[in-house]
Amino acid sequence: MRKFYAPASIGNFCVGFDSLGASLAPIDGQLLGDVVYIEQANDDRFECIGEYAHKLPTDPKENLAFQCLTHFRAQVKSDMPSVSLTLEKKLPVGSGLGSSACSVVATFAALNAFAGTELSQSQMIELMADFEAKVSGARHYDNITPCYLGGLQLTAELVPDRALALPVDPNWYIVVAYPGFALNTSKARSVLPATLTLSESVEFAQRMSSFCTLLQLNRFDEAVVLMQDNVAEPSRSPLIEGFKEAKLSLPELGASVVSISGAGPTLFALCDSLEIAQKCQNWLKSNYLNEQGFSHICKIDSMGTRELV
Ligand SMILES: Nc1ncnc2c1ncn2[C@@H]1O[C@H](COP(=O)(O)OP(=O)(O)O)[C@@H](O)[C@H]1O
Ligand SMILES: N[C@@H](CCOP(=O)(O)O)C(=O)O
Repeated sequence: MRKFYAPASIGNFCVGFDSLGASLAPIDGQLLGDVVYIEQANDDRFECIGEYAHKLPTDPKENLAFQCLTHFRAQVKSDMPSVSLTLEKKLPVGSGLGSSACSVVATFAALNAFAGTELSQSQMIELMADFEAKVSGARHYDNITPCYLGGLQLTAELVPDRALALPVDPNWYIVVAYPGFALNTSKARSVLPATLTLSESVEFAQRMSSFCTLLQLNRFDEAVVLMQDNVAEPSRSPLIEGFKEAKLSLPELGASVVSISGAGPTLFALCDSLEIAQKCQNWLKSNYLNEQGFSHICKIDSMGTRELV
C-alpha cells in the first residue's frame, strides 16, 4: 500500500486574486491535507474515509477522487492494473483551504506514481486544473500548484509552466482559522464584481507585481505592506460572520495582514513572530471558531504533495 499526502493551501494570498497561492505546514507537524492510499486489486475499488468523509456525496461517482481515477484510466493509462483507492478526507469541504484541490492533487500524484506514467509537471498541472475547474466555477491554479509543488506560487495560464515559485520570509508565521461552517467556492465567486474599473485594475496589477518583485529582492517587510485585497474581500467579507471583527482586532495584537483564505470562510493572519501568532490564535479560538472550527499556526510548506513512508 502506498500513501500520498497533499497539503492545504491559501488561494489568492490576499494580493493575487486567482494568481497567488501558498501551501501550508502546521508547525506542530500535523498533516493538514488529504491522504490517498493506493494498491493493486482484483478490480477498481474506491472508498472515502476520514473526519470529513461524511460531508461528501455518498455516491462515489460524485467524489472528485473517484472521478480522477475514472478519468486517468480512460484518458491516460487504459492498461493500468486495477486499483484499490482510498481517500482520507482530512480537510473540511468549502473551507477556503483548497480542499477539492487536495483530493485531486493527491489522487493524480498517487495514480501517476502507481502506474509509472511519469507525466510531466505541466501535464499533471493541467489534468488537476481540469478537475478543480469542474467544482469551483472557474479555472484557477492558485490551490492546485502550491498544493502540488509546495511554496508560494505565482500561478496562472499566462505564467511560464503555469507556476513560478516565490521566496518567502523565513520569519513569517501564518495563523489559519476555519470557523466551522462551509462556504461553497462557486457561491463565493458569484458575489464577485463582474468588472473592475481601469483604476482598480491598475492598482491590482501594481500591488501584485510589486509584491512579487519585492519578494524576489528579499524586501519582505515592504512586500507585506502591499498586501491588501480590493478585488474579492469587499464582496466576500459580508458572507463570513466574524471576519470584520477579526480584521479589526488582530492587527491590534500585532498581525501584519488579516485576509480571507481562498474563497473563505477560513481566515489567515500573517505574523512576524511566534508570540504574535499565538496571541492571534488565542483570539480566534475565543472569537471566531464555533465547535466545528479549528486553527493552526503554520509555516509555508516547502514540499508540496509527497509520498508518505
Ligand atoms: N473529494 C472531494 N473533496 C472536496 N470536495 C469534493 C470532493 N468530491 C466532491 N466534492 C464536491 O466538490 C465541491 C467542492 O466545493 P468547494 O467549495 O470548491 O470546496 P473547497 O473550497 O473546499 O475546495 C463540493 O460540492 C463537494 O461536495
Ligand atoms: N482563487 C480562488 C480560490 C478558491 O480557493 P478555495 O480554497 O476556497 O477553493 C477564489 O478566490 O475563488
